Amino acid sequence: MNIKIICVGKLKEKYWKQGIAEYSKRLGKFCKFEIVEVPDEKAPEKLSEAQMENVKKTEGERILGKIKDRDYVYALAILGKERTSEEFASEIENLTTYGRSDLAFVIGGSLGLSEDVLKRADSQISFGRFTMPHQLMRLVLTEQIYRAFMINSGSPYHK
Ligand SMILES: C[S@@+](CC[C@H](N)C(=O)[O-])C[C@H]1O[C@@H](n2cnc3c(N)ncnc32)[C@H](O)[C@@H]1O
Repeated sequence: MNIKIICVGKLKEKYWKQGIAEYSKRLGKFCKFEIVEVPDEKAPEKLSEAQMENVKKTEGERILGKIKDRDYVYALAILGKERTSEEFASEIENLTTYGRSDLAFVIGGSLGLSEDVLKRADSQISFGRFTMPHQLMRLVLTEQIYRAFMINSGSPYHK
């Protein structure tokens, strides 16, 4: 299985990088895992609605440029569908069974994802109604993907 997380902007702080590096290393036993970063647009405090839409659209086009036709796309969205870790794990297993072995997870930038990206997504995942920084979302998502593989392999990691 090939799994990529497409996200906006670079991770600067060491503490995010270290956490993600650890789970990426562990995931290497189960799948080909990569993180694809696209450049972010400057989003100063005072932007009009139209300017904010423009930022999302430009970032969205960069994200869409990294998605292949064969990719099954999960968009991370606060208003998306919540699931349990077990439900997520069995979803991933089912996708493999049906030959969908290329998964792309998409995390928006500071203003979120464009409509075009949400339309391209096959499914939307919410991690609850709280807004999380996109850097933290990257770490939480990487751990949950790892957890899904642990659940599917019957490992005691998931209790
Ligand atoms: C800072 S948030 C963007 C906030 C923006 N107002 C929105 O509604 O998307 C950056 C990105 O992190 C992801 N994200 C943040 N919190 C999330 C949550 N609770 N569930 C799923 N994704 C989340 C989404 O992909 C979002 O586009």
